[in-house]
Amino acid sequence: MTVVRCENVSKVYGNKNGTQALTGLSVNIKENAITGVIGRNGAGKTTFLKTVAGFLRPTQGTVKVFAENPFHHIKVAENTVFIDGTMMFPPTLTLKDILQEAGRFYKNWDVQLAEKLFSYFALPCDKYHHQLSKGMKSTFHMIIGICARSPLTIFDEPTEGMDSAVRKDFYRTLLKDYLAHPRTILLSSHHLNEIEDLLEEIFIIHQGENRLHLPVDEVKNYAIGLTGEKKVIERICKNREVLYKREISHQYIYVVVKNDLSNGERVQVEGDGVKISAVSTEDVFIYLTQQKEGGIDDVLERS
Ligand SMILES: Nc1ncnc2c1ncn2[C@@H]1O[C@H](COP(=O)(O)OP(=O)(O)OP(=O)(O)O)[C@@H](O)[C@H]1O
Repeated sequence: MTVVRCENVSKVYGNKNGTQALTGLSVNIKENAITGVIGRNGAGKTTFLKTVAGFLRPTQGTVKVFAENPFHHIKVAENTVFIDGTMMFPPTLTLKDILQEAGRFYKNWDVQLAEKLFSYFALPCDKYHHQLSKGMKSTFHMIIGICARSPLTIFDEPTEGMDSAVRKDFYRTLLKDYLAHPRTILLSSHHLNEIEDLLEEIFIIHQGENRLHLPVDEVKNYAIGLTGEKKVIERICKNREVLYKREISHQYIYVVVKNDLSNGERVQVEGDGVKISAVSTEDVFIYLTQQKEGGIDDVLERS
């Protein structure tokens, strides 16, 4: 089943000459799966997630969450938790009070798990939210996001400021709790290699558009690297989309192309002395979202 449906969604901040954050974006998000929402800085991830959560109204297009228009919709709000670095809490409540009170907002709230995690991460019970460091705030928000067990759980860059040990613990906790209590999770991050093992689907947003949305296994096989003599590689690439190109020497070149070679073509290519190599999901993401074919190397070589 599909929990989130976006059709041709655009979002412009301000008046019609304002910033276009989403441009005709269409995507369907599967129920009970963890989807990574990946994109460069300013790609539109937060705008997309806030639109899905019902905090922002799209300028154009249709958004349906649990089959409803999510903008300020009570059913969507009741079934969604949105975690990001800007969360605010009543200033008179201590952290412990907030954990106790959270059950009033989240119908599946697991207070025991919240207390266990709170103690494991050594958060100070009697402190107030505004007294926490950046990493501690993120850890506290993460506990809320997990223990709320909302049918739609949205984490927008949840690990800001967390050290690497806490990040690992967070991913492990999220995965274990998700396996015990499946729900639809959207997780945006700049660290694709770190969260890849957690994800079932990868949704890449680039310049406000859906650049790629596939199961992780398909992204792992999305592209291949070819290293060989320029003339041979140029022939192979003739009618192919080249995602990345780097000269190795005067004679040799490395390119990344979509992995659509038939078995016969692979044998032929290898027979021509070309080395075929795998391309990581992180690199697929970088190549699909870079402005220049050769990346930073191109810029440095020209300077
Ligand atoms: N409140 C706002 N008013 C005007 N423009 C905005 C606003 N929020 C975001 N934008 C613009 O919309 C575009 C998309 O921003 P968004 O925050 O959705 O991207 P992002 O992918 O989450 O970025 P990052 O990874 O850097 O957090 C950017 O050009 C940004 O400058």
